[in-house]
Amino acid sequence: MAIYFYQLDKPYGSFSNFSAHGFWLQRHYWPTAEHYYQAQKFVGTSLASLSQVIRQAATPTDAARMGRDPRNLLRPDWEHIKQEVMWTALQAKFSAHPDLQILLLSTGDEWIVEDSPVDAYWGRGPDGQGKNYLGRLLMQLRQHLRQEQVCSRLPHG
Ligand SMILES: Nc1nc(O)c(N)c(N[C@@H]2O[C@H](COP(=O)(O)O)[C@@H](O)[C@H]2O)n1
Repeated sequence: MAIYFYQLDKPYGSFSNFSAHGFWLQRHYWPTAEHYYQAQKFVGTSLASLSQVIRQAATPTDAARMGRDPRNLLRPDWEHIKQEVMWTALQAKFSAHPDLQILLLSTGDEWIVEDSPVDAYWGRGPDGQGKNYLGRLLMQLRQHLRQEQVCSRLPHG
């Protein structure tokens, strides 16, 4: 049975980028993965200072609103690097929160799906046929964590 997540107060809500699981990355504290992801859209551009404003946004919803404002021009390579940015955010988030690692590993081999009714790129989208890249990255991270577990059990030569 697939595991669906989206709303923070529902099971697996902590898999959402909007969950309040902060982490340190690149010498800054990020209150949520969403803050980090949205801020990276403007790194290296004339709007670089907006990244810092986004990092300090009161809520992930505010961070997303600023990051999605069409008046703010994104870095030109954004489409090419956004999955890598998300991967970096997820690694940092889950590294900082061992309880989340345990929860992710507890999902076994189940398909993990961001049950977003609006986002057909990171989630399954309005018709359920979305690409679900956030769910895919979480499954990739789960595999990564499993391999780390195996390696840590190997005798050191
Ligand atoms: N809670 C929530 N609301 C939305 O409207 C969403 N699109 C999502 N999905 C998350 O939004 C982020 C992607 O944002 P961009 O569209 O690239 O600006 C990403 O964190 C998705 O998981 N969630």
